[in-house]
Amino acid sequence: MDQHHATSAQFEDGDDFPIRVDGLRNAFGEHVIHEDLSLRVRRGEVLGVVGGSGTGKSVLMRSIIGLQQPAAGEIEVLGRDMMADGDGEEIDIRSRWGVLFQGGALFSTLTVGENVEVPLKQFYPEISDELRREIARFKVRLSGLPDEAAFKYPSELSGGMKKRAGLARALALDPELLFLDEPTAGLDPIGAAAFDSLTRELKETLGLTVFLITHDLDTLYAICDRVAVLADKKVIAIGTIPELLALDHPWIQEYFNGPRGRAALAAKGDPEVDSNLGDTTGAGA
Ligand SMILES: Nc1ncnc2c1ncn2[C@@H]1O[C@H](COP(=O)(O)OP(=O)(O)OP(=O)(O)O)[C@@H](O)[C@H]1O
Repeated sequence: MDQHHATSAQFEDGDDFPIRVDGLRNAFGEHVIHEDLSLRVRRGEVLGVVGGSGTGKSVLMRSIIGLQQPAAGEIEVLGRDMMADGDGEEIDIRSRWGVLFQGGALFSTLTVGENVEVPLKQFYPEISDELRREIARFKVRLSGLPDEAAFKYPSELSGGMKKRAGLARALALDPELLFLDEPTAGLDPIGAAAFDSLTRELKETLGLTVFLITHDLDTLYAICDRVAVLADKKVIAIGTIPELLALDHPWIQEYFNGPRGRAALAAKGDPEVDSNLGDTTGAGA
């Protein structure tokens, strides 16, 4: 399969794409981060986003959720044109996604429960204090934290618990889309695997579409339906891991066929990927 083939698979007619990006350009002064970048995220998938450090994964996520004003391009999220001038509707759309930023971005002076209450207060001020607290407690539990974690401050939590607390806040408004920026960074392998399982389980039970930036190969193999590769200022390929492995791109081959990629594959033990890898090892690198 050539590169174009894998990339074009995202533009099938009739698919439902809650996130569409076309011709995106981002630059900071002379420093061009994205040029003519296009991407489609399918409803209900976990899309892993990978790329070398500084390739603009976080800037892409920030552009999609309206925290970064692109220089050019089109971005549509849940049918809304994110490049259009503000008309108040953008406030509504922000309640339909949840974001887990790198490091969790929790308010340190609020307890976990109070952190989860923040978006509820912001978007549904009419909810009673009691109901809001109850919803927050439910989200804390949904994120795999014990009930008492709701009363703790972020500084009292381990790294893994902080991530779960950030996840609880991201889920506060029952979002359709979940954005995760390196959710397993800094976690030990057991904690990372547990977080991956939780993400997959939540995606399946809540019907979420997940945009997941990661450097974690285990996460890619464990929970991603497709993977988008950022390089050369664009998404150079998108597809399942076997589809990507069939491409002859040096970065992709190095990434998936390097020692870490092979270890992650061995840990996953996926016969489909195994056989594909066998086909491409000699030809690819
Ligand atoms: N607000 C900003 N002002 C200037 N430059 C920025 C800004 N935000 C990001 N950049 C630059 O844009 C580039 C892409 O940054 P980004 O954080 O998106 O990379 P990334 O792919 O997420 O990297 P990493 O994997 O290391 O987290 C980097 O060179 C970064 O320095």
